[in-house]
Amino acid sequence: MENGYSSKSLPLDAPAGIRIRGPLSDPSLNRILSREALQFVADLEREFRPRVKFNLGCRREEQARYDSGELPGFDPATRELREGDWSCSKTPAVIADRRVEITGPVERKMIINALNSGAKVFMADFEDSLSPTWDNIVRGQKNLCDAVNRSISFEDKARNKHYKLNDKTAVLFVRPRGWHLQEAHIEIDGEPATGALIDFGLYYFHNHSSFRSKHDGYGPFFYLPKMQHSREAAVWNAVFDRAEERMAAPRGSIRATVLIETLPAVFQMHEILYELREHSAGLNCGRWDYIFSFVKTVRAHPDRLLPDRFQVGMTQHFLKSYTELLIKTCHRRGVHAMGGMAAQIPIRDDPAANDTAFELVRADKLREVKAGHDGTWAAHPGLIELVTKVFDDNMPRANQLHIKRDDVHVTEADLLQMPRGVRTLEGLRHNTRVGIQYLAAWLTGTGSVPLYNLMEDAATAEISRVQNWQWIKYGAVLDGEIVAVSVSKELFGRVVEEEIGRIEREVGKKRFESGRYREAAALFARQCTKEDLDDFLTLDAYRRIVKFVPALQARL
Ligand SMILES: CC(=O)SCCNC(=O)CCNC(=O)[C@H](O)C(C)(C)COP(=O)(O)OP(=O)(O)OC[C@H]1O[C@@H](n2cnc3c(N)ncnc32)[C@H](O)[C@@H]1OP(=O)(O)O
Ligand SMILES: O=CC(=O)O
Ligand SMILES: [Mg+2]
Repeated sequence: MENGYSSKSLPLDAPAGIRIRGPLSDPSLNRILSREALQFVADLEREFRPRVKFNLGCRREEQARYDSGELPGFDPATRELREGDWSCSKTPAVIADRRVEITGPVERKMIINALNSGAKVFMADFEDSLSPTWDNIVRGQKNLCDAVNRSISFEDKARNKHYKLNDKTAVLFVRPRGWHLQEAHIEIDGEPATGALIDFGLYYFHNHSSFRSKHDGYGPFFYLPKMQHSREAAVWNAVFDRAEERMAAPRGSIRATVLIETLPAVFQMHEILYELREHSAGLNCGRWDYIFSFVKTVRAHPDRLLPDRFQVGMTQHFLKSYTELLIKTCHRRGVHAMGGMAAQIPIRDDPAANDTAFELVRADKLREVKAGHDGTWAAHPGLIELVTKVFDDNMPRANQLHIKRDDVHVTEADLLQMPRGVRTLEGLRHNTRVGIQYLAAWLTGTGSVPLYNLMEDAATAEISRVQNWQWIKYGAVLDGEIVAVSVSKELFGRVVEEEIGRIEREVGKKRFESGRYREAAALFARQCTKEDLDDFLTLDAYRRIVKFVPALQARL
């Protein structure tokens, strides 16, 4: 026994070439990392790792082109595919009506609440809303197994509250991590595993048969995040083919909705659907990552500075164009076009502010349903009734696949048009205050938090980071100041110090001292002031949450 971890806490019979480097203090989790499950994910890793790495290399090459002045656009080489007549496989009946989907991290109590929420679908998240600590990842898999076999329960002893599933629950979708993230606690042939393949592989291995027996031969269902090109979708499709083949499942039983949430991907929507055509369950407008990606992609273009984050709303031309093109594309190919997440959540202690928040959500959902979306996301169980009503009142059928949107003619210029608005010191302050608090939560194991009455997760925090970076890098001139003020490292340094003070006053000294706020502030400040923008905030932050079994760490 060393530092509280027994060597028995590790699965000792991992197959050759696989090393589990994370501690498993709870023996009930061992089953998740059974020899057979590890063999399944290792086989996927060995087959697909080279393609994942190649694709990440392609991302770097494409970014280098954008950095030298090019802008993304439609690929002339795939024009025929975009213009040709083909359809994706028919959507299974069990997910024909997806009018409201709730999302949330793979946390035990939240899984039960989400499945019971009245939403049609629950997207259980290993991605934007989860801090990928080893414990969260393995425990999340266990929670999902228990949810799929309906044995999940939770006891809140402090509140004397017992949680269990209702008879009728939402259909479960799972979102694995993006291709860029590794799982450092599982090493395969001497290298960290690919996070996406671990999340997908463990979940599929443990749950595929329950799904198929329950849903007419279909499932499990997935959401696929942050892709930039159809070649990445082709890898997912090949992973699905291989998983189905290994488990003797019918081809096309796995279905996945791809989030269009990067700027390069909006020019690839037909191509992405084509690659996944037997496994597709449509596309979704991941608006928050999309805004983040917009800034990231044009990071070397000083004439493309975003206005304050609050002004980059869905009625801005570039976002409206993206959603309309997504609807038209999906409906042409016979699959769902899902809407995105409004950031407002219920505000318990302020009825007037709560009414305003609900009105904003209502307006956002009304815009989505009228545009032709087939369903949308909600961040909180308290919003399900409201969002369902907007869709019920405006979408009499199970979906709107019949609405073709032939009136939509979106060009590259539409998708690249800069949003209008002002840049303010308060915008810089808000980004900083939110970015630091979000990172502090993430470093302590929580990946989605309410901040200033809004849902914040990795995607919204990324907007704060890249917007600050962009303004500092190019010395954005702030609006509304009496004398001309441009953003500099010195000004930002003062803002960070002042905002740390404000955060300490707001959260209280005790919580501030016991949290990781100073570390988060240093990390956030470094990220915002780097000469070259990091691709993802979570790559830098992940190093700080990796926790190896001490004995193994000592040996390295
Ligand atoms: C950009 C994107 O990728 S969006 C998708 C990813 N992001 C998300 O999924 C965020 C999902 N939402 C959340 O995580 C949460 O709603 C938060 C963090 C924003 C707010 O959570 P809280 O502060 O716990 O909210 P609040 O205190 O009002 O919660 C009330 C109850 O609802 C539950 N709840 C809140 N949100 C959810 C949810 N999304 N799913 C399930 N249950 C939820 C809480 O657990 C709590 O349950 P209890 O009363 O049984 O204890
Ligand atoms: O994943 C969703 C997003 O908006 O980002
Ligand atoms: Mg996202």
